[in-house]
Amino acid sequence: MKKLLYFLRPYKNKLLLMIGLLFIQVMGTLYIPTLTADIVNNGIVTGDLDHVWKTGGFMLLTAVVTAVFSVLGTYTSTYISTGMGCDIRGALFRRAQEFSINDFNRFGAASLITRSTNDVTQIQVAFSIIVEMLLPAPFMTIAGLILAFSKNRLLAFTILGFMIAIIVFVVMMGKKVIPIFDSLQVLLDKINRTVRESIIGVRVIRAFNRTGYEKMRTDKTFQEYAATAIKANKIFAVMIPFVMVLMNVCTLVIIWVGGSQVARGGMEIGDIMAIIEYAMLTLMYLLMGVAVFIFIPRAQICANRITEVLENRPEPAASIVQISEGEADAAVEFRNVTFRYAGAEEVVLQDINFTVEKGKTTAVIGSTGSGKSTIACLLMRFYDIENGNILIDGKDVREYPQEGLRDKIGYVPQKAFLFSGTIADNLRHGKKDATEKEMYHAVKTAQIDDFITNLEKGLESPVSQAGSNFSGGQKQRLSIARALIRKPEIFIFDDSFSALDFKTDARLRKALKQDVSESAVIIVAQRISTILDADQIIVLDEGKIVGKGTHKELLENCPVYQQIARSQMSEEELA
Ligand SMILES: Nc1ncnc2c1ncn2[C@@H]1O[C@H](COP(=O)(O)OP(=O)(O)OP(=O)(O)O)[C@@H](O)[C@H]1O
Repeated sequence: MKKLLYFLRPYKNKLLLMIGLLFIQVMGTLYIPTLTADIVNNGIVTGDLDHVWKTGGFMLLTAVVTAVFSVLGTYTSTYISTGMGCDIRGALFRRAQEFSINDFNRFGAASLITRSTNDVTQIQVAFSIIVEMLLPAPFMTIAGLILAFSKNRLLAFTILGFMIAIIVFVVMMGKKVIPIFDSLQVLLDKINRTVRESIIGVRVIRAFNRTGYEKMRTDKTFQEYAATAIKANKIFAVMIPFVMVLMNVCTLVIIWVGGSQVARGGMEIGDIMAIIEYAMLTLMYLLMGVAVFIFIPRAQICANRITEVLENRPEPAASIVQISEGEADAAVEFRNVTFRYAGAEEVVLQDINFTVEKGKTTAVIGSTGSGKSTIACLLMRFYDIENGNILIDGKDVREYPQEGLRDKIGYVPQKAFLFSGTIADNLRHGKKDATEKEMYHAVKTAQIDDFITNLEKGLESPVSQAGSNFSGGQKQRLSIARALIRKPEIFIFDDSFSALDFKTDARLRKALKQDVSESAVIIVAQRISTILDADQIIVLDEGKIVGKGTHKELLENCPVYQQIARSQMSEEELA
């Protein structure tokens, strides 16, 4: 929680102003019972109507001024808490942008969303509760007690006794409720994850008639959350009425003890009224102050979850990297690369060696799960390798600054992803100042120009969330156009032609040849027809290179390639 105090720094002056406003509000609130006692003792009891009017008017003025300061105080605290919430969310988003893919996997999308939304809201609520309930509590209770002591010591001791009883009771209840709040936050993550999955996977759920099962699964998660929340509320349901009973008993004792003192002439009647009000104020604020300690642990958990993200070390800084012996003049070189995913026992890639020349196309083929996409990810340094070097222009990727490295690469992912906005917005992800001419050129090469020109709004046509209003092939071609517009030094097409029909695939590759003639191109593919004319084909099998050469060479000397080729091509095509 302390670490989040940093976010209050810009609001230092407003914070001081708020404390000042709060102080005046507390003074005003405490002054009113003294005026009540004065009206009763010196106005009503003595029949001095003038005094009643004068003191009553002053009391009204005090109440109005207190109310105005209270409104101003609440406004200032809300201003600070919303501003702070906005700043924390911004910081979380910026930090998440620096995450490595491993970090994303570790935190999980659902948890990152909960942390940026609900957890920040909890911090904002905690801030408001602390300033509005906890800060005035010590002042209000101490000042209230002193004023009560100034009127009657015995009754003041009575109030003190009830104060201790309330503290003991609330602390006991708090011990029960805090662990429940702990689990509520974890369950919220679970709700987020389940709902997210059932929305994203809605087509699969319907296609497989799993709506009933999904409903049961989400219902179970909701019920778990509700049951836990009810458990916490049950404790509050007992706690609040019991404290009210304690407060009422306190009033009763004051009236009883004070009444007998008035009867004996040891006390004035107005003072009883003042003491009752002091008692209510002190006990109420004390209750609120203690209750805050129940909410603070929940905020503490949220604060820890937020700082965990904020303090997560960004991708490893460039380190001195030992480059093993060898020439380094290729655009891309994998040199003795071995890699395993975090926490995995088996290596995914083992001793991988190949180069990609500028102006040449290198294809990577292999059975599913053989490590093809992993090669693409490693080149962009989504993960760090265990052994070896990945060199771009002779320099290890770990020595490049993140942006500098990724500026060199135009990546088309296996799963085409579009952002909500317009087609042009999506193309501008590739190049932020792309002109209309550049955009049309890119979509033409990507073979999607006809489709776009037929749309009423052309490049300005809307794209729904994740590109859900486009077909798989259209999304793939738009992703290709987005990479092309960048004109990078290296292209990575990760199985990017799989959703295209053979004719479009062939046309696209022909058009591509001219656009990418200056770059080093890596094509990850499943279909042999896509890579027939590649300058070099790398054949992967269970994370190892088992063949390297042209289509013709591999057909002659690589059994794994022959097997793949036979499964996809006719004997005539192979001959
Ligand atoms: N994030 C990850 N964490 C752990 N293991 C992973 C991760 N991503 C992939 N793997 C594992 O690494 C291996 C290689 O995966 P990769 O995606 O590179 O295969 P691929 O050859 O591209 O497969 P496909 O052709 O089916 O796309 C697989 O066995 C996969 O289970």
